[in-house]
Amino acid sequence: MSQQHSIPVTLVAGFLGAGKTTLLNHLLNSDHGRRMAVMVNDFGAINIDSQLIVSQTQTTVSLANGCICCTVEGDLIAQLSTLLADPQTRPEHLVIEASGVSNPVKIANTLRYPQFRQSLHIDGILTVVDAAQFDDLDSDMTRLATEQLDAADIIILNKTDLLTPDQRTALKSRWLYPNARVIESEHGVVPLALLLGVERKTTAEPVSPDGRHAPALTASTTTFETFKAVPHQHDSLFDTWSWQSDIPLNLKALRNVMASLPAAIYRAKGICHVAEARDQRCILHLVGTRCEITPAGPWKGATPSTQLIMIGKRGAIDANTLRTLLEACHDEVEPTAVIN
Ligand SMILES: Nc1nc2c(ncn2[C@@H]2O[C@H](COP(=O)(O)OP(=O)(O)OP(=O)(O)O)[C@@H](O)[C@H]2O)c(=O)[nH]1
Repeated sequence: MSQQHSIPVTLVAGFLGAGKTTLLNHLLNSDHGRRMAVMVNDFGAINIDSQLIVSQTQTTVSLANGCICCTVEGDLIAQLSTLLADPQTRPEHLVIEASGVSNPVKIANTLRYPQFRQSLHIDGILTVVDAAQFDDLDSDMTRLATEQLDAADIIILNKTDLLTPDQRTALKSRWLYPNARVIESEHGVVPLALLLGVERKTTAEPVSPDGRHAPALTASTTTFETFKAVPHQHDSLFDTWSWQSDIPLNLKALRNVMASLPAAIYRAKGICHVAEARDQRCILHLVGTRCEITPAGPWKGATPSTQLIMIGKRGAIDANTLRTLLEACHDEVEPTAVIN
């Protein structure tokens, strides 16, 4: 197969909660006119990101329970091979959303393994930055976020709506990434022509795969949780914990729990079964100190349940305390208020 038939791959990277899935949703809902496939990677044990993708027109592959560039690299290789094998499902463009702890250079190296060299090429690496949070990261996190930036062809300076004009000017004056184009955005709204067709040039050599696989998570009945300290150079910095429950949660109590979390829990996200809106899936996002819990339409036949993951600095997640706090949000009483 010639290079001109190889599939362009867009890598979307960026620190936890920067706005990668938001950007991906914008991209997928734009008039791209291509048969798209997307791969989304959740560092936690539950596939949350694939549930947050609002477009249904593309093939979506989920890689959970580890970092795509390390612990689930073997899954990435297997899923890529499957995607490419069938001419019926073979996409015209592939977008890979890395987890917020991944280094896009390592993913790019995987795509250069001999088995993919003729069939895939990297179109561009887009690194999304939370403009409002970047300066609040501690030194380890800043190092990781900087690795992600160093790999970028395009830097999407997102969440600029959260900055004052002075903060915007100050931030922009410090952004000197000579090899990358910097584009400001709100809610990942960037013209499609700037995201696809980047056609990066690169000469990096591949590294060896380790082929390790992560175990699948089975469904819960009432509550279920997993706790994991992941052993590799990025995620040795992080712990992740997940929790599931079929019992509806009191919204106010849940908001209070989110507001009380230590700063070293950087990210929480999930689908919530909220007592005040039992017929609706509610999406929860916590990024730093900002928490959103918003209704996102009916359950469409799915059994209502809460699925939450949290990601924090190594040692910051106290599973017993979190479990106790969340179980105290269980609400069996019929609702008296309505979510808005
Ligand atoms: N105010 C504001 N919020 C945003 C913007 N873009 C995204 N968000 C919010 O930021 C939160 C995280 O967005 P995601 O797109 O899920 O971030 P992500 O990078 O995919 O997160 P991870 O995959 O967990 O690392 C959500 O609550 C979004 O609604 C923006 O431009 N402005």
